Amino acid sequence: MEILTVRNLGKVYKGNVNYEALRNIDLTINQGEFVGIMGPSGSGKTTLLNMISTIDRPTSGEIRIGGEDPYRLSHQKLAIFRRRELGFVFQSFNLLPTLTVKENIVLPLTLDGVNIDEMNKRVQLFAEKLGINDILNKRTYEISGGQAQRTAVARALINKPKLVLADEPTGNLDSKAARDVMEMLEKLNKEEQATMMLVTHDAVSASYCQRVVFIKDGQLVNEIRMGTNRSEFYQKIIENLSRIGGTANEPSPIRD
Ligand SMILES: Nc1ncnc2c1ncn2[C@@H]1O[C@H](COP(=O)(O)OP(=O)(O)OP(=O)(O)O)[C@@H](O)[C@H]1O
Repeated sequence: MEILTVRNLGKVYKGNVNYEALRNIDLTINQGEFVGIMGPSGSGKTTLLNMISTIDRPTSGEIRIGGEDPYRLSHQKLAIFRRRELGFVFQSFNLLPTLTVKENIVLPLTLDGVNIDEMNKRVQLFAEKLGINDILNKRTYEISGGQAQRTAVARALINKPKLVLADEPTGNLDSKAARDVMEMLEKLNKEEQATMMLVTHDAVSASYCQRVVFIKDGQLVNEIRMGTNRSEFYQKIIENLSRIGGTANEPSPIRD
């Protein structure tokens, strides 16, 4: 089943000089897929993510999420759609510092009026899966970056959104914490059949995806799929990036 359908999408930033940031983008993400988007700086990754996350409007083309065109919804319905159908994980975690870890995680459920027993059940489930049981009552300034990102992942997934959108989720983490977070996302993708789209510069993070789509100068240029092993996939990602000017070749940090 298609969860995300992007057809002939275009974005022109208007200004003194108009800038065409995206052109003829076609992209489909099926239920349960984990897809990475990679490309050089300025290639249009954030623009694409902003269109899909309904933060910014496309100039042309169409986006459907779970069959719904979010841009046809009223302001109020769009806010509810975003909260229920989309989960967000950002580089900067975006947690509320005055709340505890648990309060941050349940925030989307609180806003939707889910009852306390159900809330506690879901927090337990995700806290266990993400290994953050022991920090649920801490404030967010008392936890590490890796723990903060795992908290953000729990918050993004707690209401079982149709699509989870992650923007450089490992950008602020050291390599060990980054690997942990990617392993968690991979696990949640498998166990919860969560559909995920990840924008990243980092080939190691992208190697946890099942499919990586490459963007250059506002157009999708290629896509590759994970085969049998992750270090081979990592090498293919690096090769593709080098070809489109994303990054230089480098030895694999992955040990299978
Ligand atoms: N609000 C804006 N107004 C005008 N041009 C913009 C705007 N936002 C982005 N752009 C331009 O659109 C292009 C794509 O930008 P975008 O941020 O999507 O790239 P990116 O691939 O996410 O880059 P990075 O990896 O550096 O974050 C860039 O050339 C950028 O300068």
